[in-house]
Amino acid sequence: MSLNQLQYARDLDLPSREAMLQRAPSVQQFWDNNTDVLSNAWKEWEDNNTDNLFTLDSSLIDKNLREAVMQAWENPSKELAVKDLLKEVAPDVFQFQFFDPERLADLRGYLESVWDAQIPLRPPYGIVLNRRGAMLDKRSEGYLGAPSFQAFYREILDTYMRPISRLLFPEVMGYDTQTFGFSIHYQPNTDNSIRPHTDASAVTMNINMNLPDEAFSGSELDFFNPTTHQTKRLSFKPGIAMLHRGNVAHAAQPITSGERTNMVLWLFGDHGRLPQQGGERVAISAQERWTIPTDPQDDYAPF
Ligand SMILES: O=C(O)CCC(=O)C(=O)O
Ligand SMILES: [Fe+2]
Repeated sequence: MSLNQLQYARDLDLPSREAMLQRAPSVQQFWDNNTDVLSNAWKEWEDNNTDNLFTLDSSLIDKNLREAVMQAWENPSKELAVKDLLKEVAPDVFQFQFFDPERLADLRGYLESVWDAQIPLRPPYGIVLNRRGAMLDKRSEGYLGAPSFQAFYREILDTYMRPISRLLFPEVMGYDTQTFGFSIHYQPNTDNSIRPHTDASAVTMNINMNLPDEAFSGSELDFFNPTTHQTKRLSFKPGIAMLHRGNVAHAAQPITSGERTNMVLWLFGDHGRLPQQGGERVAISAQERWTIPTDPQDDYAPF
């Protein structure tokens, strides 16, 4: 690796917001042409900053959740202690403390340093383009390629999200081999809401990263119940995760003051496969749930 990859990456001209929104071929070319440069730049950036970057590890995760999950990995028959921490707040929508609010400043500090690295990052442009968000999974162009972040991201998905999802929604088993993730940031005058939609995931875990003193108003998530036609409106608190099947329609209300920062994680099957709606439910054992699939990560990206 030549030592100036970081500078080279910083000097690249990012495609315009308009070109990104229009999915212009030049945008795809930009990321394709620079995949290796960007990956090397993230490594170089991390090597240069080992002394002043926060260490991302499981100590950022809520202690009760961490301990229950660790016990379940040691002895899957103890998984009910994990389930006891998950609260059903709308039909098939579960909420629980994921990050320790007191430690979120460290995670956010890390993400601020990532922003300050000035390495091109591809903002999420799924339904809308979220300007101050980033793609988190290696399958996505312009993803946050810092090796220490990637290790932490993988731990969240493999150690926590997948077995918890299987505990709540057994039919996702086998449709949870592939991972996807992005961060989003809302503020009143730019990106402030997201219209009703479903996710192209088997299951979604959406975690709030606001600091305890970062208040906001509005920006609730609405979950639509197709059977009762009722809407459940839910608010995030620092470190809280909401976990739901991808096919549950949801929307974010406009944020009216403050800012909200979230990390959104998806699981789906190889090549984007999703469980059949109303498909047959095969019982799976606790032993099977607390495992990590050996399927290689493919390069299918939903957006
Ligand atoms: O506003 C949120 O936290 C939800 C975002 C969302 O549903 C999505 O990006 O798919
Ligand atoms: Fe969504």
